[in-house]
Amino acid sequence: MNQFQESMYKLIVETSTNLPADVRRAVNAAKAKEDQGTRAALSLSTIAENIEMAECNVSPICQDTGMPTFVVHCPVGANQIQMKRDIREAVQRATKDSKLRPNSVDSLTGANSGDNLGPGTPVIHFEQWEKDEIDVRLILKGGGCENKNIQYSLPAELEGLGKAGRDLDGIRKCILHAVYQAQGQGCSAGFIGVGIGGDRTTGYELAKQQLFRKVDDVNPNAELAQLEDYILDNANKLGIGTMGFGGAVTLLGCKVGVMNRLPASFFVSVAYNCWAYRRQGVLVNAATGEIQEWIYEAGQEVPMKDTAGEEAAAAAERSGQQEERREIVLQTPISEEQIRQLRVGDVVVINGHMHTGRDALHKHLIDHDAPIDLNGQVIYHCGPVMSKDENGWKVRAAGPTTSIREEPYQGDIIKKFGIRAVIGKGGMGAKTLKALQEHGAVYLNAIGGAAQYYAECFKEVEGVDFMEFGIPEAMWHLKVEGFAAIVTMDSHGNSLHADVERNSLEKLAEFKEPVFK
Ligand SMILES: O=C(O)C[C@H](O)C(=O)O
Ligand code: SF4
Repeated sequence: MNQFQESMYKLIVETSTNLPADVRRAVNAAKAKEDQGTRAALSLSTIAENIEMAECNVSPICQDTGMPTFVVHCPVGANQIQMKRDIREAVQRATKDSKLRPNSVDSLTGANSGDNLGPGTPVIHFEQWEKDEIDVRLILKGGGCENKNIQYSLPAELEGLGKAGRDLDGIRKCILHAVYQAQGQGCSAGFIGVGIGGDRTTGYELAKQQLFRKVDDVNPNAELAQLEDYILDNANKLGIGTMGFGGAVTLLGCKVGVMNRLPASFFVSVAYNCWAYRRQGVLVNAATGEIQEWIYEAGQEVPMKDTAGEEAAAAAERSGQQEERREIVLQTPISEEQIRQLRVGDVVVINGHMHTGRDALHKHLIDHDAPIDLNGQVIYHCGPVMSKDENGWKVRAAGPTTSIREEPYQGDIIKKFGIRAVIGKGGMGAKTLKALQEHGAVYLNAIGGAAQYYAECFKEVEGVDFMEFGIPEAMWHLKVEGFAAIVTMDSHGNSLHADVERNSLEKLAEFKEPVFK
């Protein structure tokens, strides 16, 4: 088993950097369904480009490399203690090599362990089986989509859908509601795993296990196969679209499992996974620890470059079929006047400087001064993957994080420091919208998960504050060139997110009538 640790390292690197072929096919199919030139189609093109870049750079597809979760099946007699040690060392090494972001945070002190090891991380499940080889599967499910997991206890009364009973139709309603409540915040278009039954713990486990199924498999249970097809067809009618920008594709896959329950409980647990659906697996020789076989088809089998689509987009642009879109280049510091000219739907390209800030920083800034002058500046909700060598720090992966978590603070912080633009993903709420209007600021939506694509825009790391918060939470001062994002909340009270949410709730209500009797 002396090769086992190396095999685990390879598994981690492949999972983090190379999206498997079945997931790529689903993203390509979504791209083909969206009308060329729309926001959804352009976002999917960025996602596709990012997938290629990650493979080529052998760098994380998304900066949030998630909760490393290993599921190991091994023959009787295999040394689980040694395997666990090897997995932990491989995780540590992959973190050091910037293939994983340091993601293990002390829940009470906020201290980042720096190497992805800590109580509860990584997650390793062992199961014995009667085969000769070891099967190791890994899923890297990010925190933003994890926050969108949801568990229903039936019977329930669901927004838009009314009563959901303890039957297949009630389950149908829960799953549709789960997709609706995620909006674009889990980086749609997403995949969902559903667990019917169990208790609160095993129900969620079953839901997550479904995410190890192949995208194109067929559920052996005919009733569940029918439910999966129904959900996939109909969830896409909600019109939430990629990143919640509106569009024809919201869901890329739905897998449902079932287990027994207690008479008093009826849980429907839903695990939501973003498009950056990073899971791989290997069959390992139990004597040597070497990889014998990869379980999911490799990413390179399905290239993401779509020349036909790009030509069609260019043609659509020439013939004026494209959505109305203005592109405005802004140099920081930005003035109120420049901001007041922006409207929802505009594409803004930022040059100059950007400062990252997420949960720890926002909490801190509420009752402290900022370490730099933020007047006219841009805050980027981002927890990057960084590396350091003799030339200093380098940005390795830097997509946006879910902005809604900063909703309690953002409006006050914008006003207190004179910030003119906030970049993130998934949109923000009414309090921030009001502050944008009062102060003269905008919310810009970047494409979630496109961490390689945005990392290229950061030309220099000019400094860092609050390293004590850990790498993802520190305030990085970055020199930026050509960072493009879409205005989704402007300084005139408009919010694309509020519009899409309202429209999708209306559509959700169309699924109120029973389907499975
Ligand atoms: O932590 C992050 O970088 C992003 C997170 O996965 C999110 O989706 O908000
Ligand atoms: S940022 Fe988006 S793509 Fe990345 S882990 Fe979070 S939900 Fe997934």
